[in-house]
Amino acid sequence: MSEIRRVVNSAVQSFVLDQLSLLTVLDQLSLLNRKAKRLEANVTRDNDNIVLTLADQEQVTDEYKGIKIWWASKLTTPNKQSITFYPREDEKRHFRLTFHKTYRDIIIDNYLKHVLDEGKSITIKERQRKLFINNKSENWYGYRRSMWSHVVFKHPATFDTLAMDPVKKQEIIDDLMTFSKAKDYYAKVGKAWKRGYLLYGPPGTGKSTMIAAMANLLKYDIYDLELTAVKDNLELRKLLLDTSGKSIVVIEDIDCSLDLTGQREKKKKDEENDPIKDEITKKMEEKKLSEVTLSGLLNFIDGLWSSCGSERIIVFTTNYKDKLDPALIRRGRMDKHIELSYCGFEAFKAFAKKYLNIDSHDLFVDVRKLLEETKMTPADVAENLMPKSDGEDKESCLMRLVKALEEAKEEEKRKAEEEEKRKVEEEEKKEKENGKVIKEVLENGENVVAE
Ligand SMILES: Nc1ncnc2c1ncn2[C@@H]1O[C@H](COP(=O)(O)OP(=O)(O)OP(=O)(O)O)[C@@H](O)[C@H]1O
Repeated sequence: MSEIRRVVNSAVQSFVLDQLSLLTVLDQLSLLNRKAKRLEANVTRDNDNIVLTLADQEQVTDEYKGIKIWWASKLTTPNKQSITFYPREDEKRHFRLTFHKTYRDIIIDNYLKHVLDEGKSITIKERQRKLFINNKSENWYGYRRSMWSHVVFKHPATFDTLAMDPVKKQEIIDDLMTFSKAKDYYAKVGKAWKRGYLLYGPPGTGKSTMIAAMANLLKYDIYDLELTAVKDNLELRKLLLDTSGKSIVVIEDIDCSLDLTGQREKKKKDEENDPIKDEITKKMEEKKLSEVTLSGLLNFIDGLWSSCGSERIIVFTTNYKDKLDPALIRRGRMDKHIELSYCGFEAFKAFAKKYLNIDSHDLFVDVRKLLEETKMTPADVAENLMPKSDGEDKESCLMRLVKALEEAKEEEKRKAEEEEKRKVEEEEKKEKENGKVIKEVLENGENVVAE
């Protein structure tokens, strides 16, 4: 018996790995093996995630490319009987990995890397994601500066729930997925691993919803940057340096956040000429204005420090793309421009499926025609389509939408007529004024001749 044990012992190679890295390895491995009944581990709950742990002396078997590997956990407690003046050493935990010695190279070169990589991706998938916002807080010296604070990010929006043209949607998903896997590619071409998205369109067309869907798809954190709360370019740079990788930095309504179109200068000049505003009020208002400039923002996007930390997405949203400085949104800064517009028939069908669980209905024909004739945001379509009580049937939801679309069409028609009338009146007024001027000139001319 002892001979057999000796033979077996010599045939296997054991490795006691560094405690810290192995703790991670094992935590991750235990997650990987959550389906494995043989783990016989203690099961606890951390929020929505199941966490499996390995007790002392417990063993877990893993298989990699047909190779069997045994993991064992061992707890070493310090000898409590000895008397010492020095602080006692804490308990030490280590893990023993056992496998056949022929596989030593594969295990060390490939298997451990595989476990760590898998573990990392599980950790990212399972971790609680955060929504950061910047607000002004006072430090010890009473100096107010913008700092990040966060809440847990739990938004239900996904690309599945986002109603839009499926082809366009798939294109965006592919773009995001390609980006998230392109670490080596970006390194090869010598570019910082970041990508800019400009989402533009009228209010209520799903820009914020898309950002949440992006974060949920990639499992990234969100940094919602309020530019008006940032004192100057220096503070902006500091905030950026405080963000982590695997994140989306969002500046919503970029056209309203800052005067980036040269309007600020004009505003200041107007105020300077205002005699009523006294000097103190002006100074106080000036202090409140953020001094972040267009060049500061451009540097924020693609300056040298923007590459500190990688795998970052920057998203700007705006209702008015044309208002933005072209330098801000040129490709390379905002690599992909995505228009979110009024609800089309494809987006409506997605809502109908989601809210009413139907793919077709007689009223779809009416809805399609009305959507082509009038503009309604996805937010309004969703609101009209959503059942208002438990028992409300699909038909009455669709009827409500049809009615709302008809009303919107009428309203648009009325507004167009009013606009037309206003233009005609303006033309008439101009013509009248021109006629008056001509008459006056003619009369004056006659007078001159008479003199
Ligand atoms: N394409 C869409 N798919 C699903 N829901 C949508 C869509 N567009 C809008 N909604 C719904 O409408 C509401 C408003 O959408 P959201 O805030 O994303 O619009 P927005 O374009 O960001 O508006 P704003 O420009 O005013 O910030 C949300 O509750 C969202 O659920």
